[in-house]
Amino acid sequence: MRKIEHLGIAVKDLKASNQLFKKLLGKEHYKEEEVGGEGVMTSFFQVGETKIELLEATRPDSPIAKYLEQKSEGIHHIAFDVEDIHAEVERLIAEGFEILNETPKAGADNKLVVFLHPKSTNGVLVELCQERK
Ligand SMILES: CC[C@H](C(=O)O)C(=O)SCCNC(=O)CCNC(=O)[C@H](O)C(C)(C)COP(=O)(O)OP(=O)(O)OC[C@H]1O[C@@H](n2cnc3c(N)ncnc32)[C@H](O)[C@@H]1OP(=O)(O)O
Ligand SMILES: [Co+2]
Repeated sequence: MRKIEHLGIAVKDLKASNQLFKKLLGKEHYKEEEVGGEGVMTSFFQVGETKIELLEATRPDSPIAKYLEQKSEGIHHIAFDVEDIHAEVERLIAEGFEILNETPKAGADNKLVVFLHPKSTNGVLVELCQERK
């Protein structure tokens, strides 16, 4: 794990949350990007070497929609930047972590991503991100 790539925050209204985080961080988001496979619209703010990723559900069956049915808005996941996502998956499986998708899938911001089940990580949803070459 090289650094925290982003903190994912589940929000109900991306437009309103973009304005809120613009006030909080004193800067605009640098992009919005839909990830169809996850049923989310994302918005990214750069904060030093890490990012804030705001996530709004675009479909009722989105993980974000389900999360917001059960919990209030807030930190949804922590993402780590990794050099070699396949090697990290192998390492973490050997360490006994439950990987939700062993085959990396397309993420936002030009990443390949994998998720670990929160029950393996003290209740924190963890995402691994590798820059797509
Ligand atoms: C990839 C695009 C973008 C990017 O960065 O590029 C994203 O980050 S997209 C983010 C949205 N996508 C995902 O979250 C994919 C991975 N998530 C999942 O597969 C599910 O959400 C899962 C498995 C974490 C939970 O699924 P589900 O809610 O259907 O399962 P349960 O209801 O059985 O919950 C099991 C257990 O997990 C707890 N839970 C659920 N969500 C979270 C969370 N975000 N953080 C921590 N814990 C979570 C839930 O409360 C249950 O706990 P329990 O004690 O058993 O009640
Ligand atoms: Co994410």
